[in-house]
Amino acid sequence: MTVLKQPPPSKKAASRKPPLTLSSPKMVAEHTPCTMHLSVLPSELASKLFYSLEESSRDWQRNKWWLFDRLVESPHRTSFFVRKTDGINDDETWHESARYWYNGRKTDPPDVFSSEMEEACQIIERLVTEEIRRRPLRYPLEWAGGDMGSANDLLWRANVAASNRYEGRTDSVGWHSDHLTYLGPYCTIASLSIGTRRMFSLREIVPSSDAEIRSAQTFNIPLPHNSLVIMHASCQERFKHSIPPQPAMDVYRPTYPRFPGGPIEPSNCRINITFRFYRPDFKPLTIPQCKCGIPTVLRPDMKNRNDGQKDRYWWTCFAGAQNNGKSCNMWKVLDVEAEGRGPTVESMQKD
Ligand SMILES: O=C(O)CCC(=O)C(=O)O
Ligand SMILES: [Fe+2]
Repeated sequence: MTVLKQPPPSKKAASRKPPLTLSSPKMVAEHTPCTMHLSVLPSELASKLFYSLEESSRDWQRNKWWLFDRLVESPHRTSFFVRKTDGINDDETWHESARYWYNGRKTDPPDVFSSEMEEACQIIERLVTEEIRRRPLRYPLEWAGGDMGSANDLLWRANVAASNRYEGRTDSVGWHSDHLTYLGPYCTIASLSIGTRRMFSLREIVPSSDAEIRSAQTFNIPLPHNSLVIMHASCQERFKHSIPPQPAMDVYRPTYPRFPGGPIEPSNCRINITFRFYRPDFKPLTIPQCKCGIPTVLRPDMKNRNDGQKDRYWWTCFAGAQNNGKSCNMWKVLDVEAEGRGPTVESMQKD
């Protein structure tokens, strides 16, 4: 007779919560490390920006990378811009970082901000600074350098921007958190949406230590034309984000015509500009290289995080994305002090 033994008790996962739509700035701030801001630019500037980027983005690239033994292509078009103003930003070594926006492919020097992007950026820098001042908590590894060029009452400046074009309802971007290679830990990213409304989804990565007591919830934020989402410090460490394909969508009707007296041209396109601050202490020449001889990428250890206090980050080989899927598998823990990075909030408090 066979005695059927009960299987050993397995670790129980906490039950799943249904997705929640966050339809107001108040709800976004309550549930996520983000803030949402509506009608951020004067509406004429938002229309101009839409028309100019809608046209230039028609031939932006689709990113390509190796996933195991398969070459895959991103389901949206993308482009990378550097800012050329103000002393802090005229450093051309940042051009090197553009290659890594395109998964390590050699690219021509990136475009510089257009006059409309520059105007939008200045408005957004003020808004981001106000929001950072309002936040109750600053994390130990956040950037605390004071050198913000001529505008030194700002706490955050953008020196690059990555832009995406989503056409129709099926262009999308999958779940990810942004590489921190040049942004450093606890970065702030300001993401402007223009054109048709799309859903932006966020989902927390629950640390292994909490997996039995709580489960992740997906938050869906509808982003209309001329809205800004600020992904504040800890968003890339705690949450993944995506723009999912959707079953239906609105058509966007710009408020102003492309040319005075011209027709209003409806569009099914959303353009997103993510304004980013690439930190001077994470410049391309300071990024560790792996055995394949190319710069590594910096990722947070999301599963074992400790909310600002003892978080770990890995420098990992990135060659696999381009090198027919072959990687040297190198990884190394980020050591802020030994690598001479900073000043950070923590290092300023010690002084
Ligand atoms: O289109 C968006 O809002 C998100 C884009 C994004 O996640 C990225 O550029 O890393
Ligand atoms: Fe992203």
